[in-house]
Order: sequence, then structure tokens, then C-alpha cells
Amino acid sequence: MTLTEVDYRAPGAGPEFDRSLRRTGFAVLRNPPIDPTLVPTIYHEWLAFLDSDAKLAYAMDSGRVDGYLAPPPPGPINRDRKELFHIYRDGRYPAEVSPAGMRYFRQAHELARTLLGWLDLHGDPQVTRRFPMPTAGMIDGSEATVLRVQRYLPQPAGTPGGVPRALAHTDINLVTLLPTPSRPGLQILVDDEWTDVCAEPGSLVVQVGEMLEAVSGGAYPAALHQVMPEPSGAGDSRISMPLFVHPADHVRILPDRTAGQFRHDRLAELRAQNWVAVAGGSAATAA
Ligand SMILES: O=C(O)CCC(=O)C(=O)O
Ligand SMILES: [Fe+2]
Repeated sequence: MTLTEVDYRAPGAGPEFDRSLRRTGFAVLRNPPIDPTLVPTIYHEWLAFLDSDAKLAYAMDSGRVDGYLAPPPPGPINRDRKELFHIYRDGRYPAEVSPAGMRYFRQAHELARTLLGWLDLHGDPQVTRRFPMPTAGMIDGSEATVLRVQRYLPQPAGTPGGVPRALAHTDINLVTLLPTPSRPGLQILVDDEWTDVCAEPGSLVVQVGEMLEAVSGGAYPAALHQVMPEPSGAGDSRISMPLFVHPADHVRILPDRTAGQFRHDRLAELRAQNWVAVAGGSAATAA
């Protein structure tokens, strides 16, 4: 399948974005209105931070949802081998890095609001009319949105080529904004085929999450995605930085479930399935 890319600045970007989301569950957005120096700066600074022991002072102890989560110990290969740091608007932020991560959070969140507004403007009124409120308004005042800076460890020598770096999953939130990671590997299932989504640096992949699928009665299908190793084998570590955009907790996603309940229930299910779930976003690792 050929990937359609939506140029944020082009006339017709809104309707094209909406069509792509409805047809495939995701869209690749070029020229997003985000300072282009931020993502490379963050990858550079956070690689050094994650290489240091300073990260350990921010451990995501039990009960906390912000901060640093270590990779799983070596062992079964069917676990996502990555370490990560969760940044919430009001959560801990490392003193060892510049404020670029926080600036990115704010700019990407503002962009998410604009993109959800495109659904209100250009979506099928039959679908959006049934939403409990305008889509863009769903994220106003949300405290659950989380920016995850994560590093996949290099694959150990001898790892079979077909073992994913991130197991296939859907994100539980409304939409996810993913700037181009430091290495390729992301695949999204489109028409029953795993499709490589390898956008050029400076682009953003926007994925539909389970809450947007639920609130739209399936009109916007959640993107099933995974991260595959590079064909060359072992490979480098890989940094990616999804922003999991959540509605405010009170927003009614289903007649019997608010966004807060939806998140709580899905995280409980993921824990029960042995995913090491991290409140706020998708599950981080599977055991
Ligand atoms: O690293 C990527 O490319 C995707 C990450 C992802 O899907 C996730 O963390 O939920
Ligand atoms: Fe994901």
C-alpha cells in the first residue's frame, strides 16, 4: 500500500486528514506546526539522560504514574525491551535536560486540539453529531495526557528476526501523535497487511486510539500497530516519543462509561493479561 501523506499547510489538508483516519486509523502529517528543532534536540538530550544513572532518581515507584520505568530484566523474548519516562503536564520533569520536552508537549497538545477540530469541521456529520461534545473540546482540562520518551534497547544477538520490538497493540487513548522515531520499524495493520510507516524526519504519525474508535461507534478504527526489528539484525537502540492524548476524565465515551472509567478498565484488563500497564498511555511492556 502507498502511504498518503497529508501536508498540514496544503489546502484540503483537513478533509484529507479526516479521510485517512477513517479509512486506515492513522495519518502521516508533513510540516506540522511544531518547532522542527525540538524533536532532534530531545532525542539527543534524552539519550544522554537515559545513559546516565540520574534517571534512577525519578523512578516510577508504586502508585506513581510519572517518571522513569526501567526495561524488563533479560529473559523471555516476548516482552517489549524498552525503558521509558512519562511526562505529565503537572508531573516530574528531569532537571538534567532542557525544557525542550515540555515545550514539545505543549506544542503537540495544541496541534492535537487543531486536528481534532478538523474532525468537527470535515468529518461525517452523521458520525460527529452523536459525539457528546465537539471532538476538540474533549481534551480541554485533561490531566491524563502523557508524553512518553522511550528507548528500545539494542536487540540481543541471536534474537529471531521476526520478534517485534513492540508487540502488536492498540493505544487506549483518543489519538496518539508520534514524531518520526530515531530508527524505522513502526508497522500499522491496513487491510489485513502490516504496512511499514517510515515517515521522513519532521513528520508526525497520528493514530486513532480505542477511545476515538469507541466514541465514534467504529467510524474511526483504532490503529493496530507494532515495532519490528531492523532487517540487519542486532541494530541500534531506538528512541520514540508518542504523545498519548486523553480526553478529560468526565467525557462520556460510551453510554455507560466515561473516559476515566474507560482508561481504568482497560488498564486493569491489560494488567490481568500480564501487560505491565503504565497508567495514562498504552501498556508499556508485556510479560
Ligand atoms: O515506538 C514506536 O514507533 C511506537 C510506540 C508505541 O506504539 C507505543 O509506545 O504505544
Ligand atoms: Fe502504541
